[in-house]
Amino acid sequence: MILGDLIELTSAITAGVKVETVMDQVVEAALNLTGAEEASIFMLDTFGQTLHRACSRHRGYIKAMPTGKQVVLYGADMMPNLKEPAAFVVSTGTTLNLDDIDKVIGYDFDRIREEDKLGGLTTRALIILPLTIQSNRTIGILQVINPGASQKAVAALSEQSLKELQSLAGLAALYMWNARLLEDNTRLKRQFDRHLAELPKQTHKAPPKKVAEPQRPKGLIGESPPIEHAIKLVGKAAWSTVPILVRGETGTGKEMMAAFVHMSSDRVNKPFVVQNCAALPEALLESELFGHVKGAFTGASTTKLGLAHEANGGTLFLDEIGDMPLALQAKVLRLLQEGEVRRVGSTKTEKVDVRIVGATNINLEEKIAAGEFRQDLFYRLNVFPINLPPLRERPSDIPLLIDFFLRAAAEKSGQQVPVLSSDALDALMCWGYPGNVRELKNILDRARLMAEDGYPIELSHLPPELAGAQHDAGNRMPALIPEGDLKTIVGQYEAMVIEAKMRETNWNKTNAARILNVSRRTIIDKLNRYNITRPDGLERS
Ligand SMILES: Nc1ncnc2c1ncn2[C@@H]1O[C@H](COP(=O)(O)OP(=O)(O)OP(=O)(O)O)[C@@H](O)[C@H]1O
Repeated sequence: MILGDLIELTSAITAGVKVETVMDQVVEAALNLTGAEEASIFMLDTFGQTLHRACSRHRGYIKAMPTGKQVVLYGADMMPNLKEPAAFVVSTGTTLNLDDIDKVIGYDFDRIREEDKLGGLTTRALIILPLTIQSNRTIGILQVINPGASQKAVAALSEQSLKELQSLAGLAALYMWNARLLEDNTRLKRQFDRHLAELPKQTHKAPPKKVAEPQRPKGLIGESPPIEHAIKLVGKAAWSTVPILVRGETGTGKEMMAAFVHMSSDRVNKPFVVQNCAALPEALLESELFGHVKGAFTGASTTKLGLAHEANGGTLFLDEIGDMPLALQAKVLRLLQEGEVRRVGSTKTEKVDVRIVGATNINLEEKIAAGEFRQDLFYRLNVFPINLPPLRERPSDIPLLIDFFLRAAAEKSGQQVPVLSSDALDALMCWGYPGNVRELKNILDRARLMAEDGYPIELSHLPPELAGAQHDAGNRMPALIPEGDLKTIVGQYEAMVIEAKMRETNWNKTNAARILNVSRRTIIDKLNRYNITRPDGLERS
């Protein structure tokens, strides 16, 4: 039964079907396995707060499809609602197997009874299993109502059938997760091909002039709403000389956005000059920005042009402008308002034509309140603010960035583009990135070096703080859906299931054989066939 369902599921996935179809097959398999009246999958929302019914199947005589409400997992006190059976399963990660809910106390079955009314059903026996992927992360539940009812007698599920159902739930979680990753992967591939197709056009294109929708540079990655919005804003402002203030945490791409402003403007053939205002002491910064005359200070042996002169006709990017000393802020304001600069040690003012783009990762409003930033300069700069949210607030950009950085590095080094194992990808998706895109790039650069050429990047190649809890490989998933024919793929899953059960039983072959309902000889054969060994090299009974 399990193998037949497994093969069907695998065929569905390798045929590239959608997650929904996989779910449908999983609930069908659950009905077949248990002879139940109804089987459903509920999935957790992104924030892990509610469960929603993603798929349901019923025996023919059920009148209507119960839709039911969302299952809220937490109470007003933010504590898990352990009386709600589904919430209990999600919170504890354990299976709930109730013979007759009328005789059970301690749970609140209101939701089940409401669904009964909708579906014309009377729930007696109820089984809820967590759908768990690696590191015991629960992504949803499988709910089975009234096992045995197809034989006209609701019956508690035998221990053996329950184990099979648990195996099915384990595989279901794995399949659904993999199907989702596969969908993501296909989407990423499409995006990458699109980027590639655009590449030659971009390099040979004439510089854009006064465009409303600027052609984004190939290295500016992200399709999340805030990035799309920022790109639109650049399109609106780039062609004018209005100053722009880019705000965001460190590593969110502020300099990149400033360069994009320059490239999208009609100043593109003039210089784009960058100065970090926090990097130099006040006197040096002033001379760097505005130049000096000979003898202006000790060591000023010649007259020197400042960056404002160098940027003439182009764009001057003032990074970390919030850290600029107050006295210099007045000079920047003059440059902004009058287009004038005065070199250190000179009494003459000179006209320059520069477009200012500032960037800051600190709260300028607080700096103003503390008397450390000029309000008038802020108002001048803040005419056109562009906010870049931290990476953790735009997780949909993470896979795009991963794909981009890995491909770009591979292109540069002439090596193969490495594949990421699912748990490595999962860890990368879950990390909070205090250093934002720069941190992600550094993590991948390091991981590429750690992984051998041609081999996937694994969780162990990521910094320990990301890998942390996920280091226990008991529930490891294989990298996406493997290539190959059905027999090979099923073999890989079989190897994974056997390895997981061996770990679960502390490498006791007899116990693993009992759980999987096969002979001990079969386990030994498969361990040999798939070359599965205990990590510490020891043997067990
Ligand atoms: N959207 C993006 N697409 C591709 N690469 C990005 C993106 N955003 C940032 N990066 C990369 O991340 C790194 C940091 O970006 P950048 O220097 O522009 O950030 P920043 O916000 O100016 O940082 P800081 O505040 O520390 O100066 C760079 O290597 C940059 O190429």
